[in-house]
Amino acid sequence: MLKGKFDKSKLPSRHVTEGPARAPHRSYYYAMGMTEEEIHQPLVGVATCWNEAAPCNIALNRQAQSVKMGVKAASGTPREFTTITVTDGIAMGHEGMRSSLASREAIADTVELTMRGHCYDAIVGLAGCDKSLPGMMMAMIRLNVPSVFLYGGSILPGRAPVGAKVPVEYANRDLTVQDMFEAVGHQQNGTMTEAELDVLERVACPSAGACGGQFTANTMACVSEAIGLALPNSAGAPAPYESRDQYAEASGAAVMQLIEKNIRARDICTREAFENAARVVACTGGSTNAGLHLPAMAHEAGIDFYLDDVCEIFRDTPYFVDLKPGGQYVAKDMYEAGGTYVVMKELRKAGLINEDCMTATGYSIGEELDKISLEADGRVIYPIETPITKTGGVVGLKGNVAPEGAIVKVAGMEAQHQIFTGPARVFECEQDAFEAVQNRTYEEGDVFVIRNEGPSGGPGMREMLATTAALSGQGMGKKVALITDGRFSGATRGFCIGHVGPEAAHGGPIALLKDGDVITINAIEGTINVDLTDEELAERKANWSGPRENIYASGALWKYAQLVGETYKGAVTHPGAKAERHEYWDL
Ligand SMILES: CC(C)(O)[C@@H](O)C(=O)O
Ligand SMILES: [Mg+2]
Repeated sequence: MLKGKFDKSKLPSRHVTEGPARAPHRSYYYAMGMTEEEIHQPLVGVATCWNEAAPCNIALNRQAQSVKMGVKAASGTPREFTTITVTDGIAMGHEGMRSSLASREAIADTVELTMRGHCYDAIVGLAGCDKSLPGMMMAMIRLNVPSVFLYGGSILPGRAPVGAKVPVEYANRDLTVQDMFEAVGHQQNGTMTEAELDVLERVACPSAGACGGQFTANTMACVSEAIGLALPNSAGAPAPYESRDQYAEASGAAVMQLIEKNIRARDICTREAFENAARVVACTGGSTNAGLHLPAMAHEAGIDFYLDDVCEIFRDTPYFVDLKPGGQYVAKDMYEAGGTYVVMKELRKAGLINEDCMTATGYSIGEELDKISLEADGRVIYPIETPITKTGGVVGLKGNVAPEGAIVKVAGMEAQHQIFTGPARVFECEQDAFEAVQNRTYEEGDVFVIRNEGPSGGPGMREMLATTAALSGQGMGKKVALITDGRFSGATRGFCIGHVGPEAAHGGPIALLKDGDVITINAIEGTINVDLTDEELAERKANWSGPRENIYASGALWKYAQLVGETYKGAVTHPGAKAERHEYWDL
């Protein structure tokens, strides 16, 4: 039955809308007010992470309505659905954070199951927070259907009221949630009163949208454009801007074109596209979490693109976009300076972009870049010939502490602060470290070692902004170093090394460290070593008492701990799985 311009006999939704045996299925669609024409058009899942958990997600529902208009105008039938989120800003600093990375998998899985269960032909996915962006993109790549991603937009920057009593470094400048986490450190060491904290907490986050610096959500939003799943410039406008709705409508129209041309997520997300994405992370001083999310997304496409591969790209990418936390500006400034495509234009000048990669517009990255007339403004986006530093804002490390690798953000750090030697101060979990920070029971020069926080051993690989920001707020960001098998927020600054692998729960060397061991981290050379011989480490391993027992004896986090794979491969919950190319489409 061919009604309209799309041949349903070739689309997955034929299983739910065509032929006499599907009369019961159609009766459900009529129950929801759909017309005969709508039932026989392609069915497009419009997936959002809308909820009231956080400002990140609150504007997604509005934008989804515009996506639906775009789909309808192009002879498609949108079907909206939602999935969960866990918002790090609220999960931070307590047990709740263990649910964060696991939520990425839940988002990918629930979107996959909804799409499969109802045989939707294509997807437009909207997300606005750290894990929901990669989770949504993972589902698109896993299903390999025509897919368009749309970021929900960044939050607007906050500002202390004129004349309000706040510490001078908090007055007359843009504020983000990073400032609130660091304010906690100020309050702990007496450089901020509780009354000042109260003034700031009411103004730091003034609108809907995801955290405002080049933190994890904005980093992954840049990735969505650089990898080609999002329309050019669609990530830039802040969440409250109504101009976002035009991009939403265009995203709806674009997915219909992708159906027509049979362009699917894995035609876009090739190895070369992942390389483009990693370049953008490095040159913007993006979140270290990209070192997890890019391998996890690549895994969905059956591409081995591990932490090492990401770090290899970081190594020869100049850092030239001045964004917080390493630099000065917020996502709104980046948008006003032209956004991700202007950044990629600079990268192209140095031959650092794979131009042939396909995008959700149906045109290649190179063709899309040709349409961009704006040049680097020299303020937020520097010309690539005169970068802030010659190598990436994020670097990989390896050594006898981290044979499987580790990652650190060095954006904004002077070279002399990128080499650190000091005695280990070992903590068995993040809370213990936070307490030491709160009570100032640590010494300048210490190397904090926070272990048992890996994906499996945590479980959940907690992000540790509460601890790292408190250190920065105490003015100790450059005076101590911190290493962990857990991870960091995109807003973390200071010499903080995460993703140390193998994790303690798998018997990695981090499990064997003792107070006083001398650790040297050299981010210029990319090394992280403890002053112990192979024999000494082997002896400690032989006497090791084994992994700490999972504190969750049942439920989602127990299940997660059983399934999750290595950090350097993206900490996915189906580590050995093979990505079959046409599985969903051809069933
Ligand atoms: C709360 C933050 C700043 O959003 C953090 O979760 C991040 O990773 O960027
Ligand atoms: Mg985060």
